[in-house]
Amino acid sequence: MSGVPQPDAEPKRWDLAPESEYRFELDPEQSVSIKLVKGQAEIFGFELAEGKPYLFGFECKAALFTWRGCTIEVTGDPATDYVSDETPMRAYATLHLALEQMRVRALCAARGSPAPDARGGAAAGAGTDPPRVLVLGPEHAGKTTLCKLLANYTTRAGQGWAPFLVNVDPSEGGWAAPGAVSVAPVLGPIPTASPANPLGTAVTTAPVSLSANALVPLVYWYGHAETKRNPLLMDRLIRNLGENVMDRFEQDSQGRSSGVIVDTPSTFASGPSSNAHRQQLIKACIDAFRINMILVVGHDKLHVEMQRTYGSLLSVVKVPKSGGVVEVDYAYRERVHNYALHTYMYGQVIRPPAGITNGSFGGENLADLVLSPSSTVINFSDLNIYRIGSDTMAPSDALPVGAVRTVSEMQPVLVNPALPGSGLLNAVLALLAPSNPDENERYDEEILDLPVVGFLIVTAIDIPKRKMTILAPNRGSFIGRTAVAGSFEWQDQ
Ligand SMILES: Nc1ncnc2c1ncn2[C@@H]1O[C@H](COP(=O)(O)OP(=O)(O)OP(=O)(O)O)[C@@H](O)[C@H]1O
Repeated sequence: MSGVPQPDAEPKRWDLAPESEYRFELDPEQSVSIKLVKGQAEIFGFELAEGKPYLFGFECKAALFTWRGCTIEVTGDPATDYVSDETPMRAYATLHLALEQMRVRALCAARGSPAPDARGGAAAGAGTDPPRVLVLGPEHAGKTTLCKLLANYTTRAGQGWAPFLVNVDPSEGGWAAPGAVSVAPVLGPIPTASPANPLGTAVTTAPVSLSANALVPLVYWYGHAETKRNPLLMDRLIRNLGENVMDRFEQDSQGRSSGVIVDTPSTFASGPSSNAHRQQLIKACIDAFRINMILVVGHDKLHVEMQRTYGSLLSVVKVPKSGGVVEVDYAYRERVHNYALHTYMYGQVIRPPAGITNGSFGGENLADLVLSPSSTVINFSDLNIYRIGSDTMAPSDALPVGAVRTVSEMQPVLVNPALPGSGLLNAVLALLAPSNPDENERYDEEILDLPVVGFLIVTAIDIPKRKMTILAPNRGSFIGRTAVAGSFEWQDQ
């Protein structure tokens, strides 16, 4: 993080009573360090080690919660910070315990052993399905935070669980760039340190130095922030993610029993997108991940709607919203997209507050998280760049009556970088895995089903020489590769 030097800050001590939380919000260019001096503390389920300074930056907004009470030392001066003793953590912990019992029963059934119930006998009559949870809620309900907390508590249970965390919110991007949808098995608690990677760090962003708790996600590229822009494509990508998860479960009984947690965008819950799209995408998630529990965070009407639609098929549970969730605006989301792409290319670069020399970022050594991307000049013909559908895509039902779309929403259209209006300058491109080596297995829309192996940025286009400059996280040849552009752009500043 660059910017004006911060004045030397004296650490400030906070004594937190049991079951209270210290909430803080950072401004741009601010960073803080929090050290647990005494007691027990966690950030959205990620436990802090005593005596170790943890750094936070990039306008992070978060809360440090304690079950048993603690003393913390905060260095730096957050824009806002306060303590609250009103949290929904008991409800969240109860929910976690219920999911944990489902996991134990599922694993026992998979191994053919009797499942213990709370009283030590065999669980009579209880189902043996592991939890496959869909989290729904309006904007700023704390959906992502709840998903992370539930995943973190699961990994902390000491049973070797690795729940599959799914992110189908393309405006957030999960472990990849914004515009992506993804899934990863979570093996250890996910830290919260920057909104650039709210679900932890992926190995794809650190190809040379593997960070200790890095995740290996499977990523598909949607390319836009808004789900309403191309709901058909969203539907297909959700089903692709689901198919992969279910295939994996067939060979991995521990993973299968750990279950699935699906984080969704707020447009699934409300907002301007038409009801049909909303319902279609919720249904796609329920089918793809064989959802057996819907959690509705802080939205009575949606809870009733889900109860009516799905109540007879699966459990629909209302979950309280935390008063600490911060309402962020459009400009903040735009800045977070920039932070996410910068972090993808350059790693976690954060300047600790004055007086802190040994800070760690989510438990990782800062020096290990710095990356250096490479800039390569390539011929136009080296890389095949597509867009899915037309670039001025309006939903089919928004077209004038009688109008027919000339390019279908799902059609890959080759983009010619030589055309001045190609829109490729500064575009974020998703580099896809190679297509099927067997020509007979190929099909027209195969591009939609290929996972992403990395992201590239077009930083310059030279039309007379038919060359363009590509920024990529590491060196490599792009000859014959396929990439897909969306509506995200990024400029290295
Ligand atoms: N108890 C809390 N105290 C302080 N900040 C919090 C708390 N819970 C969540 N936050 C912060 O509030 C912001 C919004 O939370 P979150 O991203 O979980 O909401 P969401 O419902 O997923 O949002 P979206 O509308 O983007 O889908 C995040 O920056 C998160 O870290």
